[in-house]
Amino acid sequence: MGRHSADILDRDAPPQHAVEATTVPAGTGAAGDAAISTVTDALVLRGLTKTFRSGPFGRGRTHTAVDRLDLSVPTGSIHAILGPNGAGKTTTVSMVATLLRPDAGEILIDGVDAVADPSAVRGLIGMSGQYAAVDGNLSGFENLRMVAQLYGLSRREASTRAQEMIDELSLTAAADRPMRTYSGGMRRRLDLAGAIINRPRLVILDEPTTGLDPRGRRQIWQAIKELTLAGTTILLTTQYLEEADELADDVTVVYDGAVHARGTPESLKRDFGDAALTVEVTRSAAVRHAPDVMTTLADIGTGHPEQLDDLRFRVRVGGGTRSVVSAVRSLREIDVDVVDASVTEPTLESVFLTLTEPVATGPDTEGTDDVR
Ligand SMILES: Nc1ncnc2c1ncn2[C@@H]1O[C@H](COP(=O)(O)OP(=O)(O)OP(=O)(O)O)[C@@H](O)[C@H]1O
Repeated sequence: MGRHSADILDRDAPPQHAVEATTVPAGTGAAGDAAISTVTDALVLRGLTKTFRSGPFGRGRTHTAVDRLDLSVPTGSIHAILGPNGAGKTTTVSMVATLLRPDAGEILIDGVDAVADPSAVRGLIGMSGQYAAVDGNLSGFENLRMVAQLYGLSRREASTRAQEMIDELSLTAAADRPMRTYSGGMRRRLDLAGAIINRPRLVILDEPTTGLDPRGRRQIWQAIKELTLAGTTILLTTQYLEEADELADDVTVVYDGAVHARGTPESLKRDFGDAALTVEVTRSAAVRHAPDVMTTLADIGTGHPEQLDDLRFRVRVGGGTRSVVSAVRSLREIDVDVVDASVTEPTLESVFLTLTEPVATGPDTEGTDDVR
């Protein structure tokens, strides 16, 4: 699978960070990628657009939830869509799952046109969130057997398939218990089992681990990784940056319905995630020179410095150890003794915050339902 640098797209009204970063004109980055995609891509989105109208009878103002989104996901890879609340993630995956009709654009799943022929692709996709609550009084096994029968398997085939799923998702010990007695993590695994029971080519996971404890989350991660070993492609939305970091081959950061940046977690961190420099100074220096320390760090860093406590100051920096050396040297020149200085590596979280800050608190649009 091709690894590439993070791209940031120059949209019509780019947020502040898009202007500062290396830009790729719209239509040559993501759209270009999509244009050269072949059928080796399990999923291709081209110019995907969805506009909602709010207010009674849909007569209110319009809101473009997904705006000309381009995306291609190579077969067998995991692609994460990240974005702040209201960025358009669920709307996007709902369109891919054929639950919502796009206003414009193309969705190709294994080369099949999902907009023109939704029923033709439904057998190719599985989506989480649909199966966990089929019937709480039935056992996990019985629930899965029922789902398999709904996919057209005979009772015998469905039993075999349900048992395979139970074993694969580590639910063997609880297989015969009523599902209402399952923990949140077990329900989520059962739901995942339901999403993959028909061996879909593309599995869509909308926030698959939200609300799970760390152990439950790790179990789901493991199950997701195993799926890709079998060649399944995963499209994932998540609010957990560490989840994207742990799982995703590629990440698309969406912002106000449009692709704002994309790349591997590593390339995004390298290109958009500033490291943080923390310096600790002596107490006398802190008392006498705190404003000068802030000014010096502002010169060295790439953001606004902050004072963490009486003695420690922090600022975002571009260059790793070089910034430590220049901080110590510059502070010494103004008679500030540094007790400790260190640089922490960028995280995907810092990338996310940097890229989505301007809209993180934007208003949401309430409105009409448009689910098929
Ligand atoms: N049925 C609908 N009618 C009107 N507006 C909608 C509808 N569904 C979504 N929206 C709006 O479209 C925008 C995108 O919503 P969406 O749920 O796709 O975002 P999201 O990125 O999944 O957010 P979250 O992380 O909060 O789930 C939001 O402004 C939302 O209010």
